[in-house]
This record gives sequence, structure tokens and C-alpha cells, in this order.
Amino acid sequence: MQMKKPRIVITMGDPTGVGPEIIAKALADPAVRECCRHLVVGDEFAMSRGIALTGTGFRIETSESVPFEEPADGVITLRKVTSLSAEDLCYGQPTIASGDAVFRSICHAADLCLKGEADGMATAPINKGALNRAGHRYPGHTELLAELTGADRVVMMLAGARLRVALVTIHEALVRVPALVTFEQVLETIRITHRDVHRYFTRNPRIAVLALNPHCGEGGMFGDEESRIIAPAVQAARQEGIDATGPLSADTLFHFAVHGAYDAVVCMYHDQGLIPLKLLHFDDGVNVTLGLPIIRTSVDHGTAYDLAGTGKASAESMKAAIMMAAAMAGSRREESGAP
Ligand SMILES: NC(=O)C1=CN([C@@H]2O[C@H](COP(=O)(O)OP(=O)(O)OC[C@H]3O[C@@H](n4cnc5c(N)ncnc54)[C@H](O)[C@@H]3O)[C@@H](O)[C@H]2O)C=CC1
Ligand SMILES: NCC(=O)COP(=O)(O)O
Repeated sequence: MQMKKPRIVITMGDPTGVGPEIIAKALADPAVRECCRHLVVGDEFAMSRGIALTGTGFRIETSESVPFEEPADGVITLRKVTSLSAEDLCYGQPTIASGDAVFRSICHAADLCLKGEADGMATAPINKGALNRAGHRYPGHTELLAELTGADRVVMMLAGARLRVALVTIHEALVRVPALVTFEQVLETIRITHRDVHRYFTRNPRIAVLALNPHCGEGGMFGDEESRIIAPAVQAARQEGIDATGPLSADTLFHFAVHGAYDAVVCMYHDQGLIPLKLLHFDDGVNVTLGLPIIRTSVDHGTAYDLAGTGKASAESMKAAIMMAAAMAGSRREESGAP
């Protein structure tokens, strides 16, 4: 029996950024079209502009009630959630209305996933400032999706073929990080990373856990979070049967991780993990939210206002995000034994 392809809903992201154009380019790739049935959620004018700009020649079919038909060649299926005016679509100049449109697309896509009408979502980039100015007080998709889906704890993981990094703290001022690196938070990050990497990517993953301070705190001379918090959390994870190792010095660990010693690296703060990840995988890295009851992937880059409207932005990360969501949906289907 031929299996139906997974249904992946794609949010347009900030319509004044590169989102629509990278979606058009991504959906022009036969491998992306082959991996899933898509439904783009967003603004029709913004999407048609992205199509024109990229010369992809798609025709938009709007779908109000029957999403996820197998789209004909040359068609992008779109669920319209807004009809923004030209003033709200100036490249690089998000408005309250375009910030609100971002929110509505994400809510709509999450709702489809929660109702079982989609198998996963892949998101184009948003501007967090614009989202907040529109009155939606979330640091990003991750926290908004956690709330929408009722998830207690989520973990931001960025993944490429050579490296996966999972974050203990996400969008926090550096000065606040030490207080947020708690035993509970480190242990929960290790647990969620282990569970979802095992579930979707590789069995019994080997997890490296980084130190916060240089040289693992140098025996307390440069800080004691390693001995007080991180080592006990690693120990507790090991007692639960998780293959976790650490704390390990962040300056050297990535060398070993990318040479195959670990399947995921738990990092204490945003740039500790994202700098090495983007160095290796800026083009094709994927942001995955672990710990949600639904599947959500995203590009690893931002709205790239300097490129928006030029058609030059790379769509490789968008393609990788859609294909990863489809692959994750396939794993979930196998796990459930569904045909
Ligand atoms: N997944 C998401 O929704 C993300 C959203 N952001 C948001 O994006 C906004 C801008 O953030 P920045 O730090 O400036 O990062 P950015 O990723 O938008 O831009 C950084 C640099 O990378 C380049 N770049 C980005 N995407 C590219 C692509 N697809 N192809 C070629 N070059 C590309 C840009 O032209 C720029 O030079 C912020 O509001 C931030 O919050 C940032 C990261 C992820
Ligand atoms: N730096 C990654 C990023 O900003 C993505 O955030 P989110 O919108 O996926 O929560």
C-alpha cells in the first residue's frame, strides 16, 4: 500500500523579511515537494510577491477547508490568515499588523497540528521585536508554541549533519545566565534532549554536557557552577540510564563532537551552542523544538532584512527544515504503527 506523504504546514514568518521568498524557492525543489504535502499559512499578497521575486512561477491555490491535497506541479497551496495592506509589507519595516500576522500564522499552524490535521510544522523566520510590539509577549516561536501546546518544558536544539546543540537557556541576557543554570534546568534539558534525539534521530544518543566557565571552572578559581550544579545533574542523568558525560570544557569539546564522539551537545547558553553550529551549518542548519507534543522545525537564520526583496537569500535551511519535519513525522508514524 502506498503511504500518504506527511502533511507539513509551513508558516510564512515575517512577511517583510525573506520568509516568502525562501518558501517559494524551497517548494521549487523536487526533493522538498516529494517529501511531503505542504500547506503554507500566511498572507497571499506577500506569498505572490515572493513567487514573482524568485521567478519560481508558482500559481497559488488558496485552501480554506481541504488542506493537504497532493498539490499539482507548479502550485503552492496557501491558507490565508491575513490580507495585509501595502504599507504593512514594506521590506525590513515590520508594523504592528505584520507582527500580528506572524502570531496568527503560528497559532493557526499549531492548531492544525494539535487537531491532527497536520503532521508537523516548519517555520520561516520572525522578528521577535515586531511580535512583541504587536502585543504578543514571547521571546520567540519556542515559548509561544510551548504555551499553545501546553508543554511544560521545551528545549531549543539546532541540528546539522555534523553537530546538534541543545540549549539550557535560550534568549537571555548573558548576565542572567548563571542564575538560570540550575540543577533542575540542566537535568531536564539532558532528559528532553536524550528522549527526543533517541526518538527522532539516533538511538541511545551520547550526550556531552558543557561547562559554563572556562576550563570547567579551573577547580573553583573561575566559578563553581560545574561542581555545584552541572556535575550533579550529569550524575543524576546517568543514574537514569542516559549516556551523558560532563561537564566538559566548551573550547575543546566541539572538536571531538564534530568528529563523532557525541550525538548531541547540551550547551549552557545561546551563543555557546549557536556559534559553532552556524560556523558549520549556517546554510543548512535546522532549529527543532524538543519537548512539544507536536513536530516543529525552523530555519536557523533570521529575517535577513538586508536581503529581503532581492531574491538572493539562500533557501537551504528552509528546505532542510521542511524535510526534517517530514522525516520526523515519518518516524512518529512508524512508532505508532500507522500505515
Ligand atoms: N527562526 C527565527 O525566527 C529566527 C529569527 N531571528 C530574528 O531575525 C532578526 C534578524 O536577526 P539577525 O541576528 O540579524 O540574523 P539574520 O540571520 O537575519 O542575519 C544575519 C546575517 O545573515 C545573513 N542571512 C540570514 N539569512 C540568510 C539566508 N537565508 N541566506 C543568506 N544570508 C542570510 C543576513 O543577510 C545577515 O547578513 C531578529 O529579529 C531575530 O530575532 C533570528 C534567528 C532565528
Ligand atoms: N537563535 C534562534 C532563534 O532565534 C529561534 O527562535 P525561535 O523563534 O525558534 O524561538
